[in-house]
Amino acid sequence: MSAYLSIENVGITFQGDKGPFCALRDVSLKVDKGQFISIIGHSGCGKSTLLNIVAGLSAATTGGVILENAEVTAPGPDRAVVFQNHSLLPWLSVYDNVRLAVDKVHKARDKAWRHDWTLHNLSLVRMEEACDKRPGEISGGMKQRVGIARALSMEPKVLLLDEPFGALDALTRAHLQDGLMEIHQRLGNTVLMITHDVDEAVLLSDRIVMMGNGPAATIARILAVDLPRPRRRVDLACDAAYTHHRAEVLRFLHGHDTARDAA
Ligand SMILES: Nc1ncnc2c1ncn2[C@@H]1O[C@H](COP(=O)(O)OP(=O)(O)OP(=O)(O)O)[C@@H](O)[C@H]1O
Repeated sequence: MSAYLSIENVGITFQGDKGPFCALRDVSLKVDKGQFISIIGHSGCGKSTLLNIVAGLSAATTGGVILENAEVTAPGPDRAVVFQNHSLLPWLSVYDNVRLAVDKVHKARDKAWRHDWTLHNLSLVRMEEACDKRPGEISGGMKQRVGIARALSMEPKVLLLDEPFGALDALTRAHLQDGLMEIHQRLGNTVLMITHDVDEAVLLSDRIVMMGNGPAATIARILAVDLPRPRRRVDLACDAAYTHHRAEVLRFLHGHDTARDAA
């Protein structure tokens, strides 16, 4: 059976001022429906480039991406992206920022349905109370929540998150991670998330994809995180399996990858 999302031998070479630069080479990954995948690796290794290729924002030079048996050739509502810095329209209210996406993607539905759906998605991220506020009147964490509501409202096949909580303080970040885990548990979304945060990766993911350094970066190792769900950060803090997974990722990032060293 073919995978829900399949990244197949993806490579990309940029044409720069100093000549061609191969950022990624032979990146292959198969993702099942409903899986939560984190991508971790040093700065500049090509994580965003890979996510952009899956989003259809950049074209691979070699290989390609197949989503539910169809090749990705352009951006589309079946792959919603949430970036580190919110991309809300500042002149629209919280409600209208989500409604805009709902109107675009769910054209065939009547107005009452689109209104209810907008509110439903805002309530998933607990932002229904702030419907009338503009982005300039809410906090960074709230803006990210609206961005997530907007992405979810499109009912994408894959949710692509590029360091969605990277610009937030630790406490807000923890709240949003818990919220995302709850949503994932409820809706069963297929998620690809870039993060630099080892705890975030272990807490949220089914698998952690660790990328080696560029140029010509590729996947160095994939760690399966088989911790039972639902997961609670407080319970996991002293959990032996959690600590083990965390140590594996830290070792990889800091150059002492036992699996790689043994190979
Ligand atoms: N449009 C482009 N033209 C030329 N080089 C590019 C382009 N986009 C990315 N690169 C290069 O490709 C490499 C990978 O960049 P990318 O932004 O994907 O890394 P990253 O792992 O997401 O980094 P970070 O963790 O710092 O966000 C870098 O060396 C970058 O300079």
